[in-house]
Amino acid sequence: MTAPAIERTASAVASAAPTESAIGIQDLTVRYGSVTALEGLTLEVARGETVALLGPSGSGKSTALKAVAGFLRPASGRITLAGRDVTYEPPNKRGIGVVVQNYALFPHMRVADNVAFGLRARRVSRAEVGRRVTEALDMVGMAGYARRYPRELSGGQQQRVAIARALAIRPPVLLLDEPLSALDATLRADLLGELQRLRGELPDVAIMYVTHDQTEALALADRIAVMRDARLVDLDATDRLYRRPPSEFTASFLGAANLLDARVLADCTAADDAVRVAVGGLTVAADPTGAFAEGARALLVARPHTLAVTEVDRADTLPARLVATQWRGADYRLTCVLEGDGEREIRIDVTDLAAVPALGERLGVALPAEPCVLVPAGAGG
Ligand SMILES: Nc1ncnc2c1ncn2[C@@H]1O[C@H](COP(=O)(O)OP(=O)(O)OP(=O)(O)O)[C@@H](O)[C@H]1O
Repeated sequence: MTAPAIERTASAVASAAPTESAIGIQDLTVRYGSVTALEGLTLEVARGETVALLGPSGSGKSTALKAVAGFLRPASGRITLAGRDVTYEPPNKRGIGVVVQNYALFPHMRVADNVAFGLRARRVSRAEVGRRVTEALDMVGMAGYARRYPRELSGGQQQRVAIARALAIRPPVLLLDEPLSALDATLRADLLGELQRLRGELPDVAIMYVTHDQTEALALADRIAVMRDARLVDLDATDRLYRRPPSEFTASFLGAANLLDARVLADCTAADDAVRVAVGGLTVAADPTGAFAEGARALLVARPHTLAVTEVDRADTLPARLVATQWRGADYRLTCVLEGDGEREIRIDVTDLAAVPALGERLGVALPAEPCVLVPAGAGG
């Protein structure tokens, strides 16, 4: 993909590690029988911060969220909310707002009663319930729907009601588990915009947002925790993780990335050291994410929109052959095969086809002027 399609809202916590922890997860392990669904997760979410748990299906994201919500009991580890240990507290004692993928509204209750449910369970006075229901429905743009039943609403509207229900108790912590994934693309984009707006209206709420959709994570999260095979693999501020992914897995999972085989030409002892690498027949500067030994195999990360097409056989470009062109509305995605070892497939995004040869023809691929990020090879992808 190109740069995130949806601009992130200004957020209370831009990139720093949390100072005041609203959610604390320490060394949390969860098992379903013999399946370890989550292994040794340690993560904090600050007041006012949004952390996205991003990862492929089955990586343990929902399990982490369910453990924080109190829906399942961990095998080991600790969960705190504002410093209070809640590891073995039942869900209704935790004061958390939870929104899941498929709305989970009570079908026999009108919208207002669905939203009031948590408040009544907490024995909030009638007048206050009325005020809070109106406030919560207002927040999600559903004020006019209080008397409808869930079946009389679209999927997007039902999900708004589910969000209102979670917000009605004014929780300090909001857990969202794939809240947009049951919706079609247009509704998903609409509701993503709504969630960005809501984030601005809830400056103190800590949000944990489970998704496998990088667009949602990039748009909403201050920090992203990348999950894989029951483990947290990378955690950083959203923009830094996108710009300088520390691993092959995160580079390819968070935004489209070309991974070009590179050989390190001289020892580099720390991240931020300048290092030169050989890529194809070229020698280029790279931006390493850690230490690399001379001669090590590594991968250069190049986003498709940072590569350019040039005439073939220019000395500073990689020779390739065009194998496919896909129009994507705003740009064209070219698929090319690099000549030489491995014949690696790479993607290049261009806005016009003037300089692009016909399918099957050769072309030159120019790397960006800025050094590309260098990650260790072989850590999976
Ligand atoms: N109730 C269950 N019983 C047994 N195994 C389960 C159960 N729920 C989840 N698992 C397993 O635990 C692992 C983690 O599942 P989890 O739902 O947390 O993943 P996820 O990253 O949220 O995936 P998805 O994006 O598909 O929801 C998977 O291997 C899954 O098959």
